[in-house]
Amino acid sequence: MNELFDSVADGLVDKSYAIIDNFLTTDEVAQILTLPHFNQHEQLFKKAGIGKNADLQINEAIRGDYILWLDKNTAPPAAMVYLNRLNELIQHLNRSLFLSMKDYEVHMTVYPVGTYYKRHLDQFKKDDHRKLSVICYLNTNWKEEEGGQLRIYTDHDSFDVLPVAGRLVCFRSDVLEHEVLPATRQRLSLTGWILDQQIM
Ligand SMILES: O=C(O)CCC(=O)C(=O)O
Ligand SMILES: [Fe+2]
Repeated sequence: MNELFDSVADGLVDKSYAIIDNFLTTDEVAQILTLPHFNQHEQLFKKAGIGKNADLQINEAIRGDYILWLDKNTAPPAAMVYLNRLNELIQHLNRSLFLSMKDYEVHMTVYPVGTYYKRHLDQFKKDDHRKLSVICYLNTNWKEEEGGQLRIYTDHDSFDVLPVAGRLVCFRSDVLEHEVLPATRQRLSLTGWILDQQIM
């Protein structure tokens, strides 16, 4: 695992992003997929919004995903495996890059067929505590032609990341604009942020 954590650190230093395969093993992904949550997302998940607190808006023209926040105290064991790994990653980044990240927040995410998230930056205008975006994909046998790529915009260019199971994408929330392209298949992930402040 330490090697994977090192590659996240190296990627962040070199390019402000890292793409790491097998952050979750096939088996760990399978355990998460057996949770009732994803299977009952129509009852349990909420339509994701844009902005925060009083500024929160629902706008399907911008994003069409459904989310369920994970609570660190009550998350089921299969999800806890991921939260603990994220916590280890944070400790590793703090040590190796001299960061002082304090906390993280994660939601389970479903993009129904045809939905997307238009180009955006993850940091809020009035709240800059989200420092790193971390997304882990849960889609077994995802194929290029099914779409659903995460498109990341760099200074002069852009590139696409396929949302394949076990893959972690980590990038600086304040600098990298990105978007989620529509897919022909339901797209599942764990979406989170590493924060420089403890959540109340
Ligand atoms: O699922 C992804 O690939 C990215 C999601 C995203 O950009 C977000 O939730 O802010
Ligand atoms: Fe985002």
